[in-house]
This record gives sequence, C-alpha cells and structure tokens, in this order.
Amino acid sequence: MDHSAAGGALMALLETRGLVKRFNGLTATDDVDIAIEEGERVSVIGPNGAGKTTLINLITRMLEPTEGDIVFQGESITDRAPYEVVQQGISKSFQTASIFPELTVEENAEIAALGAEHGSFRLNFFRHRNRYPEVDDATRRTLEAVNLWDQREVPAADLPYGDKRRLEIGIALASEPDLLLMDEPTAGMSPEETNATVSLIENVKEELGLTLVLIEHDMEIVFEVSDRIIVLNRGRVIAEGTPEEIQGDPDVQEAYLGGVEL
Ligand SMILES: Nc1ncnc2c1ncn2[C@@H]1O[C@H](COP(=O)(O)OP(=O)(O)OP(=O)(O)O)[C@@H](O)[C@H]1O
Repeated sequence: MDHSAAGGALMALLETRGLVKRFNGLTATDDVDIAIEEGERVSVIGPNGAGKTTLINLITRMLEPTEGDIVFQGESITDRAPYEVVQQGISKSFQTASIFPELTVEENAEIAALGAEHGSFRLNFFRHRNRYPEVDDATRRTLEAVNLWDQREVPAADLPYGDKRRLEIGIALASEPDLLLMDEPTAGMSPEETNATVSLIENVKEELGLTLVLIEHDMEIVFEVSDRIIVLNRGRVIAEGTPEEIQGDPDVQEAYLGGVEL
C-alpha cells in the first residue's frame, strides 16, 4: 500500500486528532494528538488512571469519543463500528476472555481468521471448514508466529497460562492486522513466560510486518521493545520520544510519583 501523501511526506498509519473522552465530569482523554508510523513499535505509558486503556478503546471503537477524530490509513474511522475497524486492519489482543476454552488451539485461531475474512463468526463453520483455504493459511501462519502450531490439537483450556496468553495474541494476529494493539500482554505472567512473550513481540514485527502499540507497566519491557514511547498523564500526552529521551525526561519522572527515577 502507498502511504505517501502528495508532496512525498509520509502519512501516519494511525492518527488521533484532538481526541477527547469525558466520563461525566472526568476527562479521561484530553485533546490527544498522536501519530503512529507504519512499522513502528510504540509503547503508551503513564501512571494509573492516565487514560491508556481509554485511548486504546477509543481507537478500537469500543468507546465513543466525545470530540476529535481517529484516522487510519488516511481515512476517518471515528464513525465505524468495532467489527469494521477490525476488518480495516486494527486488532487488539484481548484478555483470555477472547478464547473459547473447549475448542482446540487451531479452532480458536480459525474462528478469528474466519471473522476477518468473512465478516462474522458462522456457527456452521466447522462443518464447512475445507471451503475456506485462505482461512487455513492464515491460521497456520498465525500459530507458527506465536509458536503454538505443535499444540494445535490441544483444547485451549488445557494450555498453561503463558501459552493461553500467546493464543490470545495469536487470535489478534489471525485477522492479519496492519496495526496490533496490546494492553499489558505480560500481566500475570511468570518471568519465563514474560521473556517468551517479549521475544514473541519482538519477532512479530519482523515476521509479520506489523505496527504495534503496546500498553505496558513494566519499564524493562517498554525500554526493550519500543522504538518510541508516548507518555500520558491525566489524559494528556506529556512526553514523546525514544526510550533514551523518555528515561531522562523530568516531566515524566515527575508524573511517576513525583520524581522517582525510571
Ligand atoms: N467506563 C468508565 N466510566 C467512568 N470512568 C471511567 C471509565 N473508564 C475509565 N474511567 C476513568 O478514566 C480514567 C482513565 O482510565 P484508564 O483506565 O483509561 O486509565 P489507565 O491509564 O489505563 O489506568 P491503569 O494503568 O490503572 O489501567 C480513570 O480516572 C478512570 O477511572
């Protein structure tokens, strides 16, 4: 796809323009302008309640913005439904709630791939699955990318916790998105599972050519995987830059408990 605008300037893959979300009296997202370039890995960080999850939910259209615009691949998606946003190429790695525990790993990935190819989940899909070769391809690519191909026959309920979280990421990848949003992908994981997931995140971009936006509290992970970091505080962007720039930023240190070193 050609992302170059007239005059040769690069167009961002995703932009928010003057994005505001108010919950009654509380402004959770306050005039946020961000731009994510194709191929970037961007972490969104900030103290508790800074508005990180709200921002992601606005982008996936799970929440209605109060004001502002969200532009993806040059088109406004502000009025789109969540499923239309997925079909356009934005996917979010949900918590384990997105997994069907009684189905196998492969069936879980197939359902996600089918939803992206054919618009909606079909209850009769498993009876007619061989009619969808493109779904088989997407399923295999996805399960290989998250290292679960060998476990494809295992019921999802029987996977260890870390593998379940990888399956969630696989489900998000099965729609073959251009932009993957991840909300704390390593929450609740053991150190080994965390390391495996971080390697997975690092591989995903190279293997699948994805753009990633990550919400993460663990600064070690943030500094390891991010090309760029966006810092939110009280709904506003207070800093943006490379990990090195953010590490030394006094406003960021102030936002985190009044000056604790990052
Ligand atoms: N549905 C809602 N109704 C009312 N207030 C909400 C709602 N969702 C979020 N908020 C409020 O908006 C603010 C931002 O919340 P959000 O969950 O986006 O922050 P966060 O940065 O993701 O926080 P955390 O790191 O704790 O997950 C908080 O003050 C929160 O209480």
